[in-house]
Amino acid sequence: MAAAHSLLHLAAPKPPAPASTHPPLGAALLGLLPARRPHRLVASCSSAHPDLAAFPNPNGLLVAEPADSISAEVATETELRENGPRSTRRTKLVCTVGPATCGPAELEALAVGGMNVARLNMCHGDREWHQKVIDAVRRLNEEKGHAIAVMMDTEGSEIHMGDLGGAPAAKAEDGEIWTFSVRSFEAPLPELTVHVNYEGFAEDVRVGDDLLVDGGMARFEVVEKLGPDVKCRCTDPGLLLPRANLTFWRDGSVVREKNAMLPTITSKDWLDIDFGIAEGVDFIAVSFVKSAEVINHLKSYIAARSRGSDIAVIAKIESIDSLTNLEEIIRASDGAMVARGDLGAQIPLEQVPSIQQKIVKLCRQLNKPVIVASQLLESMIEYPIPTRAEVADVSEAVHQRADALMLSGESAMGRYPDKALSVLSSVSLRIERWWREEKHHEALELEDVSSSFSGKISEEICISAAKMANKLEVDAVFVYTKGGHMASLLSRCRPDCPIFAFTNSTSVRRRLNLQWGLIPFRLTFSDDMESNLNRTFSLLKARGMIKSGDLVIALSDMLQSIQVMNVP
Ligand SMILES: Nc1ncnc2c1ncn2[C@@H]1O[C@H](COP(=O)(O)OP(=O)(O)OP(=O)(O)O)[C@@H](O)[C@H]1O
Ligand SMILES: CC(=O)C(=O)O
Ligand SMILES: [K+]
Ligand SMILES: [Mg+2]
Repeated sequence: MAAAHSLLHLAAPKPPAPASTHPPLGAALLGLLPARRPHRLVASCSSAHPDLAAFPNPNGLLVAEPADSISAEVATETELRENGPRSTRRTKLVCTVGPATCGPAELEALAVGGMNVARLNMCHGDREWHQKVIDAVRRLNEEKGHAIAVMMDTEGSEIHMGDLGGAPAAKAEDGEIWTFSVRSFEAPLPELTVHVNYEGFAEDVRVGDDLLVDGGMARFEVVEKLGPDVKCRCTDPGLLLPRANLTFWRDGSVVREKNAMLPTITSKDWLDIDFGIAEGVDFIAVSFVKSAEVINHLKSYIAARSRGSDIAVIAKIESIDSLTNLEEIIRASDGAMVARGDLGAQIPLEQVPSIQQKIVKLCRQLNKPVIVASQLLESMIEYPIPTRAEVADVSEAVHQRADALMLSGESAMGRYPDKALSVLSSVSLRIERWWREEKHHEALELEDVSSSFSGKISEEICISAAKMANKLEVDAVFVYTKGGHMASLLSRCRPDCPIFAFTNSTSVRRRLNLQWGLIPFRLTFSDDMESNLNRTFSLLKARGMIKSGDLVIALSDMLQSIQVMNVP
């Protein structure tokens, strides 16, 4: 029996506008409605296998589905059934797919291990390769009941070396004189020579500058400039990998001369982006963002080209310029990534942790999902267990309540992709639980993010609902959301219990996969909350994802209300 403990209701006359817009605010009134009568269960459960419930099309557009069905991600469904809502993992996991994980079996192992988002790095592989991976992810979603989102990560145009004429690596020894040249060479390259992709390189560097490969994997000192060639002496021996990143340093900081003018999105990137739009990827992560302008430009480009489906744009924070314009970049984007790999090559390493913390906090304030990326478990490229320091690093990111953690080389080309994913998963679970047990509710005061009054109401409702959820120790917060905004406002509050986000769009559902604490479900729902709740309870109960007596708080972005009830 449904016992509606209370119904705090912010009601308004039914708006004439589509249900996704908020009611006219002048008319909003706050009232306490009488307790509801017990629900009569009107929805019967679908006997369909979870697979049959989902009919996503490549663009994520809404397609007809059986009236009484709900699509839940199969790995999460198992977790819910076995351990209950409160022990589900809240931190989301992104895996870079590469040669080690592009096969169907390897990809499925990541899906089963809890990968929420598959990342494709456009620096590597050709479009045909990426196409195959996208198809494989789609198949897992359609045939195996997963809901993995796809993130395309652009190449961008920072300074890097060429591909070493096909050699897998080259060793630079102490004292050797190497030539870094902007000339193009026919393979094989002359000895001790590397090509540099940036035309202005020889002009910008000065004798005495330090040249760092991959942020310090090898180091050189510029000794002589000869037209297009720059002669450098190796001062820290190391391995040069194809296309390794190059930075040059003068008086303790990275030099940015004309390279500051390199385009953030190159012509190759635009072709990749067209490909991503055509494939209906869920996220585009933009490398080496320098300003909000490029994000706005890309967003209007996407809006003009991808009718119906919505691709979220993630700003990668990995350059000095992105730090200078941090807030406006994050405001313009749909999320951010702390790309510590390149960031650590552009600023002194000891500054990376505080900057990570600052970005995570800022994203939370601005209600944008944030991913902490690079070298989280670097040693697991080679070894089956992480170092203690790596576990501490992962713990810290979880502790900061970042939305997501990302694997790079560990899953792209490492020897133990599944083990690395399972370390991220188990460390997240442990730290999240510890945080809840110790009742470390942060004193973090969330600033207003909404500019409209209606938005402010949604925000306050979410903040109140999250507080109530913590105090009453509810099992889950349910949110019925068309575009996902109300779900993300709830996620921002980082409540103790998971947030079941019901949406009728497959693309919104996949996008919500990146956000902390959200368990996205695809469900066709109406404006009638009572019937939505009855149906949901019945469908989830039939699949063992909730049980009678569970305490639930329900919200919706159509009706700005908070309801507290036991599952009948
Ligand atoms: N699609 C791919 N094909 C081949 N190798 C890949 C692919 N994706 C990743 N890798 C390998 O995995 C490594 C780590 O992946 P990651 O995406 O972090 O690349 P990166 O070049 O280090 O980072 P970024 O370009 O994002 O700064 C790469 O250096 C590359 O060797
Ligand atoms: C992920 C990425 O691009 C970096 O860490 O540099
Ligand atoms: K990239
Ligand atoms: Mg990078």
